[in-house]
Amino acid sequence: MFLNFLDRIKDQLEKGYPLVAYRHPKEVTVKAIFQKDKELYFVEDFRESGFVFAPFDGEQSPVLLKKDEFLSVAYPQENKLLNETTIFSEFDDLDKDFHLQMIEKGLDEIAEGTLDKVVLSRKLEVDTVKTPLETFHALLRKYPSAFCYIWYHPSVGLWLGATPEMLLQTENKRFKTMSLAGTKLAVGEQGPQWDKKELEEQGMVTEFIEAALADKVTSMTVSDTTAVRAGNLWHLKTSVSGLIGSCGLKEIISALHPTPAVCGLPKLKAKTFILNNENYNREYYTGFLGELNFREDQRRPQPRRNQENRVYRTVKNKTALYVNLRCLQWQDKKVMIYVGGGITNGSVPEDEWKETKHKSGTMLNVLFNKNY
Ligand SMILES: C=C(O[C@H]1C=CC=C(C(=O)O)[C@@H]1O)C(=O)O
Repeated sequence: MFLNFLDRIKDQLEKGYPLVAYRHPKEVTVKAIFQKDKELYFVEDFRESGFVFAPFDGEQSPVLLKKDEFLSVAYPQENKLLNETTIFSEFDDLDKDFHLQMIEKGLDEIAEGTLDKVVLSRKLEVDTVKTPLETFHALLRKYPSAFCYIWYHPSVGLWLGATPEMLLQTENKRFKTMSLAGTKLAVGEQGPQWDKKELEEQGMVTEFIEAALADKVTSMTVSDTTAVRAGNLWHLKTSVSGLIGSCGLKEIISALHPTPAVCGLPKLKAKTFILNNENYNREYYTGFLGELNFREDQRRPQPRRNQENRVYRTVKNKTALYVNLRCLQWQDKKVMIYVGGGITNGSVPEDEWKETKHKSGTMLNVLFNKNY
């Protein structure tokens, strides 16, 4: 079954038609959406239904894949233990000096009080031996707790990823989001000891989310902060949930995106710093992607004593969007890996560099580790 499903994706890719295949965190079902024409459609007001693929720069329009054909299949679980050794690429050090200088520049802005936080990133290019579908399969196998996907449009390109970060989930008026930031390398199974630096860095994201949503929701609950594991890394996570008021998805999304987990604070100044100082275009890295306004029509018979059997109908409108992190862009035989990290007052440039290496190591493993 699963192999037939992969064959269908392969066929769509070979013919050059748009598609996305994905699995939600901790779910067994892998879903796929196939668009039947090669048009590039855009999201205009977030009332559309389909699969969104949005760039980092919120000024640019998100792409919408139309749900012309929908397939789903159970992913065969494997209990095989995977080799955790991390592969580092020799090419990964090429832009080290540039990255360290950019971090120093960010720290100067923080010291001057222009910025409180800025997320600085880089792009690494590697040649690969695996096919995109083999890589997608490796992501599914290796990251059951992440949102794993392969996305393709002939006018945009081919992207894959396994992201630990949800941007927004809604079911009718109910919403959920999260603040995810702060990174530590996993050593053994135990959660790490967090420093003040990571706690503050992640706390800024939570405060931003609370303030951004305050006038758009009628209730909001903020959870305790816990550690969550994403591959060989740990992050700090706080869940935020509640009920949306009278505003639409567009307002909620533009209040949140890009959060300080991928951009910085203040939002616009951090974004300008990123656009002016990173030596490449992030495109869809640190953008967001996922299901937009999927309607679930449920009809349940509800037998009642002394009454005829009635069919009750509930219609749910569901959206599930994720931040595009731990992602790859495929260009022929070349693959771009995108990684970044949050810079705050306590940041040590060399440590921040190592953090990006650990993040690229996660993706290099998927691309090169034969056990994956
Ligand atoms: C920007 C990235 O991570 C974000 C999400 C989690 C932890 C992060 C950090 O510790 O800096 C970043 O905010 C990335 O993985 O490329």
